[in-house]
Amino acid sequence: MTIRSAGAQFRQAIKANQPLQVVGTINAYTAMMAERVGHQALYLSGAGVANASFGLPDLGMTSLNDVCEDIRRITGATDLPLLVDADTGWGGAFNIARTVTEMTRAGAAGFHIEDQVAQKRCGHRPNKEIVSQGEMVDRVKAAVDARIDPEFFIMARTDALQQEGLEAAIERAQACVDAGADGIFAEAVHTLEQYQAFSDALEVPVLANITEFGATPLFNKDELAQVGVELVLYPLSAFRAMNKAALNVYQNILAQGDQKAVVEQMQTRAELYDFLNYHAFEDKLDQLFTKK
Ligand SMILES: C[C@](O)(C(=O)O)[C@H](CC(=O)O)C(=O)O
Ligand SMILES: [Mg+2]
Repeated sequence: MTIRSAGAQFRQAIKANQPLQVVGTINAYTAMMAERVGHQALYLSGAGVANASFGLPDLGMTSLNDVCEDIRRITGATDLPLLVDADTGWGGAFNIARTVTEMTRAGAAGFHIEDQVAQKRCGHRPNKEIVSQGEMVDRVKAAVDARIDPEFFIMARTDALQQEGLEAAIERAQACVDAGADGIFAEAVHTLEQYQAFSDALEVPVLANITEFGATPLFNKDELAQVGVELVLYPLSAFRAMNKAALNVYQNILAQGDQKAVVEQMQTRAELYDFLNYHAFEDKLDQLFTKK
């Protein structure tokens, strides 16, 4: 059996699925569930790492090592390719190079690096600031140059639409492709026509970030496919649902003195064990060790 690199697997998944849905999994267990139900690609959100792993807002406060720890946990638990949010790459050319090599070693299939200033914000918030096109192109060049797996997928994200408009954002995206980017993450797009303009202008796959409560309507994957989008991202959908469910449980336990009213909403022990392959582990124990 040939072991294919995570990057190669991700490229294959893009070719095989039109468009490829990429679902956010903020930890190893949710990644296992996404894999089991049939997803083909996973995503580790920068906001997810900040919010879920550290209780911090998505304002560029987490480090490369913080993200790599979560990458290792997820890639250790599933066989699916993982696309990772590298924010602004954590510094200059050599920092970006380390981001590529460390994420590859941690098992990531690819990353996206964006053109916001280091003091970044969520892409769907007002008042974002971006670096010059030249500086963004340098970020992409540094990433491309640092690849240790030739198939590691380097996606350039542009946040330019908000400040500079469609034409400038597309021009920037094109410059990133010329510098070697394998795909373009068009951030905070408002309409299908805008996606069409990106995909018409670019030879590489375009990603649509369908994050809830943001600037982009919740377009269906078929609508997006029709305008040439090849990847559809759901970065925090499961996380948001999990949060609401957890909050409800905590409030109920406090208010009722027990959890009876919310047990219905819980995944059962049997279901949990099934996803974890728990019984196979127990059988292994029985095989390996004699019963006392
Ligand atoms: C995709 C994103 O970069 C993320 O970190 O998941 C966020 C998602 C969000 O805040 O909804 C972004 O779009 O900036
Ligand atoms: Mg992010």
